[in-house]
Amino acid sequence: MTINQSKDEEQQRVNSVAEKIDNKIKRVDQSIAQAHQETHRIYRNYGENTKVNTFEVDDQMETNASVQQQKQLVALAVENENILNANRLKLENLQGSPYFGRIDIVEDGEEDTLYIGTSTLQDDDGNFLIYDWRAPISGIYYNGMLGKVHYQTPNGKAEVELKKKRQFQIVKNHIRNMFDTNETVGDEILQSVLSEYSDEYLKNIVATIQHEQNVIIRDTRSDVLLVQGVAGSGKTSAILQRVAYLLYHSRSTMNADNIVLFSPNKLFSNYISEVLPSLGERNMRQVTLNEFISLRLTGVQVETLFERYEKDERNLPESTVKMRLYKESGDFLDKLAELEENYPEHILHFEDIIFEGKPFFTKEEMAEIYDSINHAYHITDRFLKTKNALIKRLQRRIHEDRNADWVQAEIDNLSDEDFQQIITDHNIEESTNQREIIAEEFLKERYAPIYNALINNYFFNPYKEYLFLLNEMDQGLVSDSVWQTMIESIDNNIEAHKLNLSDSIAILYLRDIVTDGGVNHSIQHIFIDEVQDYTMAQLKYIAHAFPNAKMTLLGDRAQDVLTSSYRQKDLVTEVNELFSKKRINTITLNQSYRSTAEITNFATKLLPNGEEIKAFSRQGEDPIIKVFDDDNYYQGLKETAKELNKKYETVAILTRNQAQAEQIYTHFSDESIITLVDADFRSIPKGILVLPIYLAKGLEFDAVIGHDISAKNYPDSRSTDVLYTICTRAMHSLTLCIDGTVSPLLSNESSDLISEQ
Ligand SMILES: Nc1ncnc2c1ncn2[C@@H]1O[C@H](COP(=O)(O)OP(=O)(O)OP(=O)(O)O)[C@@H](O)[C@H]1O
Repeated sequence: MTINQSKDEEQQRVNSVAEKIDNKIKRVDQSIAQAHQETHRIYRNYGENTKVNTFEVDDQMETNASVQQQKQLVALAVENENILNANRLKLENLQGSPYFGRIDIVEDGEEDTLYIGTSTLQDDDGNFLIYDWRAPISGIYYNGMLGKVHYQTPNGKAEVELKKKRQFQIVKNHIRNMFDTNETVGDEILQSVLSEYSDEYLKNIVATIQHEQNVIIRDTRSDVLLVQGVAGSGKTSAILQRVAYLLYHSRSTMNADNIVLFSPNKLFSNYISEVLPSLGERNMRQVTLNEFISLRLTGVQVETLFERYEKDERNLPESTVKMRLYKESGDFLDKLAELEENYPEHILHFEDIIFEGKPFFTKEEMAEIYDSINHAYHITDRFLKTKNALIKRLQRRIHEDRNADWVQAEIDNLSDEDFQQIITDHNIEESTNQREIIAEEFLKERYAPIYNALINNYFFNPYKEYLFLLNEMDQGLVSDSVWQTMIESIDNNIEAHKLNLSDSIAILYLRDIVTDGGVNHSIQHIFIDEVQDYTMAQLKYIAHAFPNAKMTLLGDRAQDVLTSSYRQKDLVTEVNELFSKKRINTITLNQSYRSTAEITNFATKLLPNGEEIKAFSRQGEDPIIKVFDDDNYYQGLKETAKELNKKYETVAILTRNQAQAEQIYTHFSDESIITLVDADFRSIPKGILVLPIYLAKGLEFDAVIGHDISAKNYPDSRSTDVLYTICTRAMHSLTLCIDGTVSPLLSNESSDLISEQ
């Protein structure tokens, strides 16, 4: 059969599947409309039922039961609608491009042909028209070469013979490309996908997942999966495909709420938000490191990584570097815990619990209880015993105060309704001491803030405790006076409700180990993108906060924009040391997909070990280095951006820091053609943008202009990571503009690329 004949046949099959999908969508729409009506009807009923007389106790109980029943009905109806909507989304995703792969296999002597797409589709007789890409048998498509291959089934490994592997590119139900291949995914289709222009959102890569990416996506064994991947190697894409894969395989025990992704910034969260829905899945929870810390340390303003980077750019004395490196190590957290245990005589720093303007429990009272508990116990046990003793004292107070005159007077003043409400809320039966029980319940409500303060450990002051331990620490890094100055500066910051990044993690950890808190057992997977921005102390804390979670860490040591000014150790080595007791798997991705070969090759020359990076064979234009003299720099930059914008929808001018971005923006201010992007932006507009590099982390643009890559702005190798990250954000076009003398970092680049303006 010629390839054209088979293309005709394949096209007919696409047409027939497309028709079935359309019909299914119509039917699902009808079911959704019906389900919606049903939910509406139940809601109405629910509203009417809750209006029933609630005054008489008997009626009240009857109403309660009926309300419970109605609530369940509403929940069921809503769930039914959700399932139907999820089904519709899956069908919508298949519409226009129902599948991308086909495998022909022989299993136990029987031939079979399977088509692979983003989700499973069966016809009305239960025959599989499309297999989900995550089904065990679909693994063959991504992994297997023709011949004998294996795949995992619930009963163990199965062997089949793979006779044919075919790839499709189907657009609007029309086969645009079709290839038979022996590779994972042949280059032709990948070429075509990669030559497209950038979009506001990252796309799923399900049709073109590469072999080494597939290993990341399907790894279910490792406790810690560490990926060192060069810029544009598909780390972020692999994370999202992996989330979809894990959700499919643990459907009954895990949902999207059991997964947390630590993302670099808000722009990034929006940028990746379409991938999982396009695979028929809900997005996982997302949080930036700063949000995560701030949620746990309410009431203090924690410095962001970006703020710190901006400060670091100005000055970073050697002693600061030493102290910071120490405080950012995993060992520092261990040291705090060890010190705490080494001082049994020391009394924790407690705080008064203030109620209605007066101390209800004083710190002296707490200290006395704490001190009275056997010093041989662990700090955590002593703390918990103190807490329990305080809760008991509160209960005793409630019991004692119930007959107090002021309580009785308050109860007398309660309206009938409020009185009745207490009875129903607490199911208080009629009896001789009913009034006393009511008084106790009334007091419990009144003293609830005290109880909350106890339960939430607000009576422990981790800030002061931390300062105490720092004072006790035998550090040997810097002189005592420098160390003391550092402690005083933290103290002053705390007074002003501010905290720097390294101290915040230490304080959180200290609070958790003393109070036995801060741990979330329900999270099963943690993903951290741009892990090179994280310190080992932060990773250790995250692992401690989510003890049941497997971790997937993805980063690039060469894109260490935020900490390269002082960090010395290699990311992969550090992470391997930190998690040496866990099952850790380190994977390296060297193939870059984002940029044209010209841009990737240009960027790799900036790095000392750049030769290991492989460019994808997509050809484009050479990068351009434009040198201006001082007088016409901004004019030249402006003209360059405008010119590029005629060809490319997004042109990003990337700077070292916020101040430079603002400066450029001012020079453009006579024309409203440029957007200054800041940390609060949630999406990336089209047109000419200007932003500091740290906000562009993880993102990509059709055309990039690097701002002022001069010897003054990029003087030495400490700026390599920043420049490398800037260059690798470009997909199709890269221009570096220079005000004055060219940076020495560009000395390896060919002089043909440089043009004096
Ligand atoms: N297998 C693939 N098929 C198609 N496109 C791919 C594939 N892998 C990566 N890409 C594309 O390459 C680009 C870079 O991918 P991604 O952002 O996931 O890389 P990254 O490693 O996270 O990059 P960086 O570290 O530089 O931010 C994206 O446009 C992505 O769609």
